Amino acid sequence: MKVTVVGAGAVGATCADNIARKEICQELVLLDIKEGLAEGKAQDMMQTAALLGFDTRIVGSTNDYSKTAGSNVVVITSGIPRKPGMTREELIGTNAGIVKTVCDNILKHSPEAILIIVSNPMDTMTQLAMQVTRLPKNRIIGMGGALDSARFKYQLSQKLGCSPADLNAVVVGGHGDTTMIPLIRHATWNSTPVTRYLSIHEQEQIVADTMVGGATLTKLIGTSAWYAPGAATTALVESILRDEKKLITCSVSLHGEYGQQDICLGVPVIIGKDGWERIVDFELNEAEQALFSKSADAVRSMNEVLKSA
Ligand SMILES: NC(=O)C1=CN([C@@H]2O[C@H](COP(=O)(O)OP(=O)(O)OC[C@H]3O[C@@H](n4cnc5c(N)ncnc54)[C@H](O)[C@@H]3O)[C@@H](O)[C@H]2O)C=CC1
Ligand SMILES: O=C([O-])CC(=O)C(=O)O
Repeated sequence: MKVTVVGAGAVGATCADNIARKEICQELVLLDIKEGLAEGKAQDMMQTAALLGFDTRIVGSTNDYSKTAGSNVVVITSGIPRKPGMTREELIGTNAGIVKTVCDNILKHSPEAILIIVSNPMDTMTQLAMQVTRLPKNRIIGMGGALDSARFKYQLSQKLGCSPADLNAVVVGGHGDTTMIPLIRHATWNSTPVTRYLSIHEQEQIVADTMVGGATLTKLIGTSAWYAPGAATTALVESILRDEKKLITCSVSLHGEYGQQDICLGVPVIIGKDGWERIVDFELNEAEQALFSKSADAVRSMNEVLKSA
């Protein structure tokens, strides 16, 4: 198996590092437009192999897409991150052009690849990837819900004083500060509803903190996060390459599911060797469905920009 990660910045390099350590593919190509960056990081990671004990072959490339040929999975992280005070949506002007160029180049050399879109604003970039590649919808996966759900579990675990691994908790909707929907009514701690252990105020605080999880880290760090984004992306790659059929929230093209048409938005999907294999219906109640529709409206209005792309 072969994986390419485009963008050797914070998220791309972290993702590549995780993938290499897990030995979920034989070859990993890291590509960046910045001269020498990907080669340097690839070499640095390869020099951890003797210490960490992995055999993944990591290759760096400065914009030479021939090295990515025959990739089974391609992760796209190229693009600018936000600075404190910015929204993800403000990145669209720069990142749309980058994601479009990258998709064109990738497909020339890996026509069978499954694409994972990370660059922000992620739901709109996923829609753009659908538009420019015209690939079957199951092969285009936007990464956001995996990360947001992990952050939701973190917030819950802090309040409950429990292990995040004992929690089931899912965030659906857009990957934006105001568009994501942490489904607290559905969240469980070893099969018991978390709402049983939390006051309404605590529940509201956890939901609010989850929604601004990315913005909070951006304010602290000065640029956006990479450890959890890299790990969440790796979980998707792993579920594809090992055909794990994990249930992970991803931004995928909806055609009637959750009441939406022709939009990429975060819903729970089964991830396996064919990409996202089916959408799971969580049976939202009226209030949750209203939030989902509102989230879709916001993402749809952002997608208007793509009409001129
Ligand atoms: N979907 C999600 O959950 C998350 C998305 N992100 C997004 O991921 C993107 C990357 O974030 P970071 O890695 O922190 O940024 P970064 O600035 O550290 O890395 C981005 C890399 O992309 C490269 N690049 C730019 N144009 C390129 C092109 N045409 N071809 C190849 N490489 C190119 C840059 O040279 C740079 O090395 C941002 O848009 C950020 O908002 C970040 C975290 C989570
Ligand atoms: O916050 C950002 O801009 C990056 C991102 O999408 C995240 O960490 O969730």
